[in-house]
Amino acid sequence: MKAQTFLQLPPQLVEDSASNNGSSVAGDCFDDDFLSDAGRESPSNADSLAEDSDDEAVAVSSADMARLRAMSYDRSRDRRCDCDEDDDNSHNTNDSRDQSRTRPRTRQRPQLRIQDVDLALDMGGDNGGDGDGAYQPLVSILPRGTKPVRLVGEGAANAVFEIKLPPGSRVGAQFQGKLLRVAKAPSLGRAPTSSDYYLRQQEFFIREIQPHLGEHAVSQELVVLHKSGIVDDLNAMLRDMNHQRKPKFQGSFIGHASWGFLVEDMRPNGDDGSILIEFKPKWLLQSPSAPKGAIRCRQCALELRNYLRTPGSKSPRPERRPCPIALANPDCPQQVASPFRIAPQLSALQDDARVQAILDKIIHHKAIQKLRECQKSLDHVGPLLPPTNLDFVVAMTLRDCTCFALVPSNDDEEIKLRFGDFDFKDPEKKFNHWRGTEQDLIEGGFYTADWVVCGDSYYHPPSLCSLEWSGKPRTGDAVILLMEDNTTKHNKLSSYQKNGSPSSAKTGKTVYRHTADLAALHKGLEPFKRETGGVQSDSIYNNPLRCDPRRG
Ligand SMILES: O=P(O)(O)O[C@@H]1[C@@H](OP(=O)(O)O)[C@H](OP(=O)(O)O)[C@H](O)[C@H](OP(=O)(O)O)[C@H]1OP(=O)(O)O
Ligand SMILES: Nc1ncnc2c1ncn2[C@@H]1O[C@H](COP(=O)(O)OP(=O)(O)OP(=O)(O)O)[C@@H](O)[C@H]1O
Repeated sequence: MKAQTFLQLPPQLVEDSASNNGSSVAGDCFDDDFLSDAGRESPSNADSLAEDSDDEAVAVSSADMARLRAMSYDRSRDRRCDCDEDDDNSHNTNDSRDQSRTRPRTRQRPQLRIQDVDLALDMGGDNGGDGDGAYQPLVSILPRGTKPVRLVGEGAANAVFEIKLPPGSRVGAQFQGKLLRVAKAPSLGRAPTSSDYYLRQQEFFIREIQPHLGEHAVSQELVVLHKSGIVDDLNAMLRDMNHQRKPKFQGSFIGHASWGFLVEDMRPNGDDGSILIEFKPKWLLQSPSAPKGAIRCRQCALELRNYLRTPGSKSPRPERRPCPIALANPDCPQQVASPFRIAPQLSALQDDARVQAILDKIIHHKAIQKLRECQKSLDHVGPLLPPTNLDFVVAMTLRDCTCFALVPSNDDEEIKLRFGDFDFKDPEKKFNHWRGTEQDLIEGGFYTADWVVCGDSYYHPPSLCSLEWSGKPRTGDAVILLMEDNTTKHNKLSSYQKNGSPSSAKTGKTVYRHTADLAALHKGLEPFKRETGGVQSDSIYNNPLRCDPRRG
């Protein structure tokens, strides 16, 4: 199925689910009684959304109603993916995308009949729950008078708030342990965020993410904001605390919308001694389109590129960032295996065996293994070719999700590990970026570089990738990133000079030329300087597996 068309519903499902409700869909409204009744009866009952109608009623279009029913139907089917059973036999070629496969490749329980759809809706989350007993309606309704308590976090696209229901609200239990996640306004003019945006995101979550990750995904449900008046309060809060926000997010606000998401609150419970570790696992396998001679995984290559572009003291050095190939990988070389790389804020506790054991448990958690298996099974081609099916888009989403690990204070209790941030990535908007990044990494030599050379100084690339420490020593040309100063007028134009092809000409070196702030680079790379003459350093950066240009 084409990525662009994936969210359209099968026509018979729309018709059937609408006709199951007769004329009740025509009103497409629900009212305040329903708001206050939401806790007593199933708030996910789309019939209720549609039945009552008065002056105060909230409109939900019949198309949206049908989509909600279809989502409920989808969620009621236990569609677990079979990625962990995926083997190379099912993909005997890696050089073209598998266009024939239908999506998602899931193991299905016997399907519900169409007449069961209403039952699925009425039962709310009972048959779509994730097993921990949490109540998961398909749709909740935010009571009027609900207020934001604090901004929990924000990214480029969304902001997440703790909220407080009005005193005496009868639906408190339904919102317990949940945060409000809302989309930022797409433009300065603060155009409202369409209902379609929220419904599509939720459809993507239910149809494409949950079948893969199941209970490992942070639960997310739709919430109707209409009439709660909360968006203005959220924006007032953002405005009041603007100066405390990260500079890149200052001045961004929430888009007006009738919908939002309730997401499972992964924060520690304040006083119980639990802690939250948050990191992005990123690409847990090498990119399928990485060059054959790569000694660095996609993420380590990207981190290296980003650091060399802006080598200031504020830029995180790649060797301190997690190497994704080391996560959930029992064969990972011990030189790169420090679990503190997912939690640099705890690095002062390197000698603390308990903290070490906790972080070890996180990086070897079965959920990360599962994420890796899904990433593997969903993309065998990489980002150089345009996607022909949705699997690739899902793979890119799973390569950019966030891992929340909630660590209890009591070591006998389980770590609660969940993945979040599964926003749909529109391939029409993102493909050029994906392909461009991969080309940059390949053509700029970042996957393969043995040395970074600034003037007369040779530096080991400041990366600490599993691939650099495994496999045979590389033979052949030494690959060099030759850095030239971009602070002079002459070189200022680009930080990456596309040479057409790197220079090699029988020198034993393949040279890729780049520009950067050389003074900052010399400073940042000081610990990575190649030992010249005298005693060989046993520093981890004196890597015997890396190619030595003097041998070239
Ligand atoms: O390209 P990457 O791997 O750097 O990932 C981008 C992320 O950068 P990161 O390296 O995680 O800091 C980037 O994260 P930040 O905005 O830097 O926090 C976004 O998540 C981006 O996705 P989108 O444009 O929001 O859909 C991410 O883009 P894609 O995942 O769509 O490539
Ligand atoms: N379920 C949750 N529990 C606790 N904190 C959360 C939760 N979801 C998000 N956050 C916090 O809010 C921040 C921003 O959330 P989110 O990742 O949804 O924003 P985003 O705009 O989608 O991010 P990005 O820019 O990476 O796309 C997260 O980094 C995290 O700190």
